[in-house]
Amino acid sequence: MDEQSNQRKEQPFAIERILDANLDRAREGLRIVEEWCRFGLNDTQLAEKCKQMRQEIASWHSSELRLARDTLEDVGTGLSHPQEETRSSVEQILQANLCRTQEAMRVLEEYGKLYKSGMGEAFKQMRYQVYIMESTLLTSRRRQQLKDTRLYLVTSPCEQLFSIVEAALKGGLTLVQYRDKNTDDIVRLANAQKLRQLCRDYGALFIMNDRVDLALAVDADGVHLGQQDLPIAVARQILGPQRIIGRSTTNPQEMEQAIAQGADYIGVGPVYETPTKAGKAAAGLEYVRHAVKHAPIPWFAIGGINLFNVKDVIDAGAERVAVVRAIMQAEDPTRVTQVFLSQLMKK
Ligand SMILES: Cc1ncc(COP(=O)(O)OP(=O)(O)O)c(N)n1
Ligand SMILES: Cc1nc(C(=O)O)sc1CCOP(=O)(O)O
Ligand SMILES: [Mg+2]
Repeated sequence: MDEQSNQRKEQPFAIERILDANLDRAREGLRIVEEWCRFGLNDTQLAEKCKQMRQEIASWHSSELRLARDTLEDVGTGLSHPQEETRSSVEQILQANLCRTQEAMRVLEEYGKLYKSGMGEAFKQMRYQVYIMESTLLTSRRRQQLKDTRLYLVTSPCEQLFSIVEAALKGGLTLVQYRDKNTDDIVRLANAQKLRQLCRDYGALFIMNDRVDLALAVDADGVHLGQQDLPIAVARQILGPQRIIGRSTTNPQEMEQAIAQGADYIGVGPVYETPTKAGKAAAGLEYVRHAVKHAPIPWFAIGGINLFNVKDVIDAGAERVAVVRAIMQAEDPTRVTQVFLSQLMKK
């Protein structure tokens, strides 16, 4: 048989084989997600949802479909995507497997219509449920990582921007904000893209300072907004519920407002006067003590914090700190990050 006629010839049980392969694919993808919900997030509700869906998928996997399987003849067996080998974070694994599950369900929806009444509709409904789960999962994963973060690096413009950030990530940093007030947008966009990727490679969150548009453009985990930046409600409308929104606060009233407006975290400072934010009066350790009592969301003490005074900030009650110069100007950013983290983890 020549190659052309081979391509055109419809194989026996083609529909059954498509359904068989995609039922397996959808179940496998869900299983991988389920394991993270159960052991990684300790979220029994989400884990149970995955399990229910796997059981529903299994109920469509009849012996007739299994019998149609012919692995040796399947030209797709053994094909793998190069990215499968390079996933470097749980987020990437989850996203790849949710995507794989959704694709398989879309195939089951279309070909299922030709096979059994109700199958197309059943997989359409399940696919929507997976979309909702994706949104919930991503949101809770980001929020959990934010909660677990103790040290936040806010960058300042410099030639070694990427190597410093990478060095800090190597030291265990889990949250980076790209802050660059005076660069052309075209450069800012490229830098943000590169930092975003770097953070992804190390499993860290990436936040864009000031700019909601750039946050979206580079698929940042969120944005940081000061009192003079966009209102939180407007940013939320643009960014949706999944992304993190941080707000700077300098006094109890700003803190109360930021919390009421739905900020995911707040900056609390400046604890000490700092040339990085020249002209802003220190709010002091008194304001840190106020945050301990009144901030129900994650908060970061910021402003003039370094390895010499961080103990005072911790003793005032801070569990999380944000720094610019202490890391950006450090001789050994990895080591400084490690020392900060060891101080902050003692609590
Ligand atoms: C974590 C964190 N806290 C506070 C700020 C300051 O934000 P803002 O007041 O908008 O000032 P600029 O950083 O935009 O100059 C921050 N960036 N990060
Ligand atoms: C960007 C920023 N915001 C602050 C605030 O209090 O809102 S203090 C600050 C700068 C912090 O820089 P450094 O760690 O070099 O002192
Ligand atoms: Mg700002």
